[in-house]
Amino acid sequence: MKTVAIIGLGLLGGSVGLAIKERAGTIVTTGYDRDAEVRDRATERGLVGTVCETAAQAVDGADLVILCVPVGAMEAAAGELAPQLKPGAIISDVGSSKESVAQALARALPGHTIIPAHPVAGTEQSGPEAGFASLFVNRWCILTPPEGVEKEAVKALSDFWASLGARVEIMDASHHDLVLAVTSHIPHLIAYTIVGTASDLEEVTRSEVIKYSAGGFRDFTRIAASDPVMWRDVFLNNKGAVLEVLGRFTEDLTALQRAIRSGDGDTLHDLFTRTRAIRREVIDQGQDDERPDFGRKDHS
Ligand SMILES: NC(=O)C1=CN([C@@H]2O[C@H](COP(=O)(O)OP(=O)(O)OC[C@H]3O[C@@H](n4cnc5c(N)ncnc54)[C@H](O)[C@@H]3O)[C@@H](O)[C@H]2O)C=CC1
Ligand SMILES: O=C(O)C(=O)Cc1ccc(O)cc1
Repeated sequence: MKTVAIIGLGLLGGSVGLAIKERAGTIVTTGYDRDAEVRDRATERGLVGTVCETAAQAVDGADLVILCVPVGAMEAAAGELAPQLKPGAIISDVGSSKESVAQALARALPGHTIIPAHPVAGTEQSGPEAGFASLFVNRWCILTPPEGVEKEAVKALSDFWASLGARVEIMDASHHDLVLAVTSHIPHLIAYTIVGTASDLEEVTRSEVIKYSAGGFRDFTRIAASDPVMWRDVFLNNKGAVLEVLGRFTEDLTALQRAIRSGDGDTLHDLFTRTRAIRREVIDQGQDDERPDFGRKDHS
């Protein structure tokens, strides 16, 4: 991988550019964003070596093109690159959902080598100021190569993400979407809902909600501050898996409602005991941001 083009220079695109600069400095980077102000800030922050005025210029000669735009914008963004892609270039992305993105990229770039990917690393921030070089360190990056894609290309992309510090896993796109619906998409939906519910309560004022925020609610407000365009697109593009998990969640919530109403303490205690054990496993596996060696800057 000698040259990498990054399309979309927000949190993810900027972090990929900065991570390459810090950890894989021999790679030449170019970038493009459709927003001229983002391009200016990207130049000032040095997110990539050259910020180009068009997507076609950015991908000219690139070995790897990474689309770092909202999942609903992937097809249009990919369509702009088609005429200028180098033969044999690998096209990838960082989108939070994979099945619909894979279909969108295949429609926009028929006959090209497409390997969708999802670094499971991010924050509630967005835009060209938000990126940082250590975002991917010790974080999973899930590749969802379609059937028939060359093994060498998958290996090259896998090595690329490993060079940025990520741990790489290969997965089927539809399984990715189900897993991420559980671990990321539904938690975001719950956060958006509870913060919305709190702000809509008539008997409790908005200033009381802010003043008496306990830790749990504060954590929800961080997640509910995530980018509205990005998350709108995630829900619209992972509809099937999100609705399936949401159905299960709603049933479980109803069971808890029943337990509270009927004074069934055992049901509550059993669940809270099981979930406490899961938290311990998350920490033991190093997936907790609070651990001292994580090396991220504090975004909260
Ligand atoms: N924010 C997060 O924590 C994570 C986000 N992702 C995924 O990464 C992708 C990007 O997300 P962020 O970097 O957070 O968003 P962002 O909002 O920070 O950056 C997206 C950039 O894409 C640009 N853009 C939109 N349409 C474009 C087009 N057609 N051509 C060129 N540029 C275009 C926007 O102007 C914006 O600067 C999304 O698909 C998201 O699902 C993946 C992991 C974590
Ligand atoms: O900030 C958080 O808590 C996140 O969950 C970040 C995040 C957002 C979207 C992804 O696809 C992956 C990670």
